[in-house]
Amino acid sequence: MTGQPEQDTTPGPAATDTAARTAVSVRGLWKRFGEQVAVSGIDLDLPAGRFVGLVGPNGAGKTTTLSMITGLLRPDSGVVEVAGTDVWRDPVAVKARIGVLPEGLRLFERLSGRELLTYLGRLRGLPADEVDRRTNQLLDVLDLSGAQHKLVVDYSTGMRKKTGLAAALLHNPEVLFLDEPFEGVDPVSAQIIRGVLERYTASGATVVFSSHVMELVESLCDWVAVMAAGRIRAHGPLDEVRGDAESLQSAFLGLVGAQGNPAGDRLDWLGGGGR
Ligand SMILES: Nc1ncnc2c1ncn2[C@@H]1O[C@H](COP(=O)(O)OP(=O)(O)OP(=O)(O)O)[C@@H](O)[C@H]1O
Repeated sequence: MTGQPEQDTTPGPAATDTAARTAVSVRGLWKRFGEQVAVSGIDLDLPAGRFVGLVGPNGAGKTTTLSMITGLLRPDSGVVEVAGTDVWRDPVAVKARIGVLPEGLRLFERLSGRELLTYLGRLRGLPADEVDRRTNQLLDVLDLSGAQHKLVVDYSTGMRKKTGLAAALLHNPEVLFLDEPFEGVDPVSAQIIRGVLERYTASGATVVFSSHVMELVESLCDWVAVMAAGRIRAHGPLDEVRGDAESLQSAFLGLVGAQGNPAGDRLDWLGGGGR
């Protein structure tokens, strides 16, 4: 690892409050795609039992980071531990303890929602009757029972998200990673997903999710990490990351150095009915 720039990190006091369990620990994580540095040697500790939001502008490196944390993308260097186990030394053990809803989720399109969950539950090593019990409950709670025999290929975006979430929860993981879980989801389904996740974290489990929607992160998360240009700009309890700013949105804009890129006169042809 060469040319490692110094990390511009503002750790919140939660970083020192490590008496609490740590769900995810990241040290010196790097990923380059050719010349493009996607993740620039980040360090991060995410506390267990919390609702953690990973926010950042487009191209900040959120998906790349989550993919490396969940064992989907091999880092160039660095160490990731989830629930105390090294992800890249023992990926099978870690994958048994986590649930993942990745970006661009691929599902088996020619199975029905019910068949898909049954298949994945069995693949996770759960007994058939337990898979049945959990599948029934998840389909019911996520309002998918009516569509359970429809093929996944015919599901709407929101139904696919909810099915992906059910698949990620089926084996009752300790830590759940969700890449943009609310994207393309209607408000009613979002409320349902929210309820499921709140119940899940209340039992001591951890949710880590990425989002662009600051209001959502502000209302759901008690812990936030802000990422920009491959680095962690701030992380800690929501109140501390927000600081004196009036909202997480304003704090975010300040942290990522994006006080807007006003169009000004540059789009002088736009509007006014001319061609
Ligand atoms: N497979 C890849 N090949 C080349 N470059 C990539 C690849 N994956 C990501 N990148 C680049 O790495 C950077 C970080 O991308 P990443 O998808 O992690 O950002 P993100 O924060 O998830 O963005 P968004 O919010 O738009 O989803 C971007 O510049 C992107 O173009």
